[in-house]
Amino acid sequence: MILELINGPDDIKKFSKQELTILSQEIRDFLIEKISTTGGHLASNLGVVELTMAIYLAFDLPMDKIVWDVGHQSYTHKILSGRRMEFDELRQYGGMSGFPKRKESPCDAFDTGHSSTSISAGLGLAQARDVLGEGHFVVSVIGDGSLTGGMAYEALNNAAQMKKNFVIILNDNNMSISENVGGMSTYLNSIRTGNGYLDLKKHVTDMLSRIPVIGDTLIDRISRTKNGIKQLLIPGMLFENMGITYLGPVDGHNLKALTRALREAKKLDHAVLVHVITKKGKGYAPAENNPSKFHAVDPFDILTGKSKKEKKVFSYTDVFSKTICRLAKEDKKIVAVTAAMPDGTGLKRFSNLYPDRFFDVGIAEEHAVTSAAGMAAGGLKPVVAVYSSFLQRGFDQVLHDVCIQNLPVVFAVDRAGLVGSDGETHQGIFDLSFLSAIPNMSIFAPKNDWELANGLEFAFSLDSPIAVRYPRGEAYQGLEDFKAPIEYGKGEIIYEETDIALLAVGSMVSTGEHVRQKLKAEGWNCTLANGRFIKPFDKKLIDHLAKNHWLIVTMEENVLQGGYGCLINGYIHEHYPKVKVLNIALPDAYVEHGNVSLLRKGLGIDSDSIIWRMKKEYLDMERQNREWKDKMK
Ligand SMILES: Cc1ncc(C[n+]2csc(CCOP(=O)(O)OP(=O)(O)O)c2C)c(N)n1
Ligand SMILES: CC(=O)[C@@H](O)[C@H](O)COP(=O)(O)O
Ligand SMILES: [Mg+2]
Repeated sequence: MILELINGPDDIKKFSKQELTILSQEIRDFLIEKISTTGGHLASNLGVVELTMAIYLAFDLPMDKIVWDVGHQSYTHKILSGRRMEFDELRQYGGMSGFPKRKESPCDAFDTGHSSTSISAGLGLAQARDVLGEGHFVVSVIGDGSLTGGMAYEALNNAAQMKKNFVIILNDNNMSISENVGGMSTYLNSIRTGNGYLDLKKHVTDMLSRIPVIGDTLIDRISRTKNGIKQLLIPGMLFENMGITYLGPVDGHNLKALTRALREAKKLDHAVLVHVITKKGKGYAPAENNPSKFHAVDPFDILTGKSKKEKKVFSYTDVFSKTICRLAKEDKKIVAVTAAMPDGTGLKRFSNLYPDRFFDVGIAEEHAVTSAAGMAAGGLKPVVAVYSSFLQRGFDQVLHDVCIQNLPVVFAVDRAGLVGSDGETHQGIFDLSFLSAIPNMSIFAPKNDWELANGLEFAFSLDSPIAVRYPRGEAYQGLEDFKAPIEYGKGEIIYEETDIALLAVGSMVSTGEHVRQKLKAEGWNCTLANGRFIKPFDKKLIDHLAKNHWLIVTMEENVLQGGYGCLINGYIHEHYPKVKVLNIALPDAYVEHGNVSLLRKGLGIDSDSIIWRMKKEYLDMERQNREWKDKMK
């Protein structure tokens, strides 16, 4: 097998044309086999096999720097740089990441995960090279979906000023996770199909022919120049007019054409964009036929393409999806906004039912938030459905455009908490902190499916901004008998005892219930309270807990800094200095990829770790009491 001879970045350069063709097939077979077992991002990776091989043939890694936008398509790059043997542990706890990581390999020039950063990062690497007087090449590889993100345009605008070589590869597969959207996508499509050129050519010819006397002469003269009217209307004119040389479109599955185009690109002394046309899912029929489904997959059966997951769970996303459609049926002012995630956020159903009230803005979270603010100012009731980690992009827009004006925008913050195998870049563990810092913002976290549906209904009745945050995966259906009506800023007591109070929000209420049950079996009696609102938190509830318990255990799936525990600490320390508080939250650190249960254990927020920490707190308290009594003797 040729693949087995690849142990480092230069190895691919040894092979003949025929061997390289065999290698591309071996890589595809390898990817399908491995991802069918571990899960991961399949379709995008199958699409860039030849492109990645061409990059390795045309450039010298790790000296030359390649930046992969999002990084979900970097698996062939991982194979060619010598990480083939690590694919059995792909995206697993302690195993290889699904994204480029500088700490993983010198061939990973820049860490990615969120979209549309590659041109900025690549430009920065090229500028560092030039200031330091180095001579290597820098290449940014960006997809057509990622080219809908605002950062990419800021970077292109800046790249146009480059006085040295900087290569941008546009990997255009005419897809984001779902169908790509917007004007740039239409423009690329016109280049891909050639229609834009033909239409424009006809348009210009018609226009010139209407100029009296000299019109026909002009057409004749231009037609006799080397490329005729094409010279005026080359594909990629938009980039050319900005000052970025456009090469392409190139067939992204033709290794020879790709390598030639990249070698041409290296010769230029400024920024150059190589437009490569690929097929998402290439070489595996189920993925070619349904690239959205095979964008990110759980383990699957190779023959049928069917998921091996035993049963499809009813997720919080499903609850959101159904509830928002029900609410929108009753209230015609409800509109929904997504930044390129109609499937992931569950808004697909809404888009089918209410296409005129649905807005997919591309991978543009900042714009999603501000356009929703505009809609709210215009009298609508927008919901922005967004993953927690991607909302980080829209922080200033939430603050500056929504909250200062106190506009009624509902943020449906999905994937809040640990998400698992995507790792550091995707964990939704900061939203409580960054949202709670913003005046006028309210934050609600449901304990179960019922509370999410009712919390959303409540959110639309509020005339100010509110975030409803819920985790990835299965919706908790326990504690279903506890349905205290949702009131603004009010929590609920689920079980009332004395001594110790477990005060949890969101996903941690179910963990709190496990802790309570386990400790009850050991003879401890704990109160279990559901905070519901992180902001404003329920002061009366905290007063009640503080007056009746010696220990309050706050529980959240968010970093401690600025989160729920921090807010409660401030209040208790000020008003009840003798009451102890134990904060169960995530540390001031990034959390790597892995199975969520393993991560929870490792981070000390699973029920056993919490019990251990509570017992330690109890022993400390007893020791302090003993020491105090001894002193008083
Ligand atoms: C800021 C941000 N928002 C959303 C996403 C989710 N996301 C990951 S890949 C992707 C589509 C990217 O499309 P494209 O760049 O064309 O790559 P392709 O998947 O087609 O290979 C999206 C929306 C993200 N990673 N980052
Ligand atoms: C690369 C990326 O950002 C998305 O593909 C993400 O991995 C999807 O995550 P979910 O599987 O949680 O929808
Ligand atoms: Mg794409």
